[in-house]
Amino acid sequence: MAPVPLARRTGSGAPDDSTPLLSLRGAAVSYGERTVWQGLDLDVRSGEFLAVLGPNGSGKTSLVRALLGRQPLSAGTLTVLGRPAGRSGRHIGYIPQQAALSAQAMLRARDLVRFGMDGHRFGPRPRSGAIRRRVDDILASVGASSYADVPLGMLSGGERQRVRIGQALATDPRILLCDEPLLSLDLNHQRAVTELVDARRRSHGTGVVFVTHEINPVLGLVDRVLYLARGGHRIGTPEEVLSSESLSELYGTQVDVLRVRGRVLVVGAPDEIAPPHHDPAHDPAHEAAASPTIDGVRP
Ligand SMILES: Nc1ncnc2c1ncn2[C@@H]1O[C@H](COP(=O)(O)OP(=O)(O)OP(=O)(O)O)[C@@H](O)[C@H]1O
Repeated sequence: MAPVPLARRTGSGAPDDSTPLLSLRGAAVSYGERTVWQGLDLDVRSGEFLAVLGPNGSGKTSLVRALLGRQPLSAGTLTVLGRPAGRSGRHIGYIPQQAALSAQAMLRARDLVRFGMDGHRFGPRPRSGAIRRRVDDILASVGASSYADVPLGMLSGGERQRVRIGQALATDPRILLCDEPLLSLDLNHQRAVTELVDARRRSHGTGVVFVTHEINPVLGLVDRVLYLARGGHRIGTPEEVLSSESLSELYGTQVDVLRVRGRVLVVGAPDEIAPPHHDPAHDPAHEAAASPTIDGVRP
């Protein structure tokens, strides 16, 4: 696919482009009586980098599941490339959290990328030589060629995450949905993963939805932030959303946002309170979540 330049930016930091890749209108997710978030109006445009932040239990994973078509909205609409969303399809490349490997440990890196291609394929299969070349190209694009034939169980967390990015890119998606892809990676691997995602959006105009507890590794890349907390949300540029005023209003209590040496520190943000009847064992992805802070400091 020919490189697409980054969309022009408006004064608000959002790209100036026509059809949104993703569009939520009046969207809500509820589990039984409990509404996790509601009234969400959000467009993600070509080349945009949207960071999704919020404490544990604020509904980030629920948003990811909704965008993937695995969680029905309880209100509102979701369109992908202007059409009502079905089960996500090939337009959304999904990069998961580091997960337990058990079922995949014996697969080679190239098998995972190949599965990424096959997972959405309904028509006639391309010839195996063509598939192999495509898998090789993808692995090269994420810097994983040298371990293409190594079982995943023998790779480091950072190497595996490169392969998962390759798997997510296998369908040449218009949107990359990244669910805490930096968890348990060291700083060098965090940088490598964010650079790969950023390179893809710059070369192809891919929209990025990047769920993270930790804004600082991606702060320089982010166009807009969606911050979920306490059933409410804020959307805007990092400067607009990550301010003491905006977060204090969202949390309903005094929260201080400090900027120190180019890093954002959030001080005093309360933990999200999960409903007492909820059993966290329902969802392994939820269990895998890390600390609820954004470089935060508890009161
Ligand atoms: N399938 C489910 N059934 C009932 N409640 C659920 C279900 N999935 C999530 N919840 C609840 O909905 C709320 C939001 O959960 P979600 O996993 O989306 O939050 P999160 O922001 O991703 O949290 P974390 O940062 O801990 O991963 C939580 O209170 C959670 O316990």
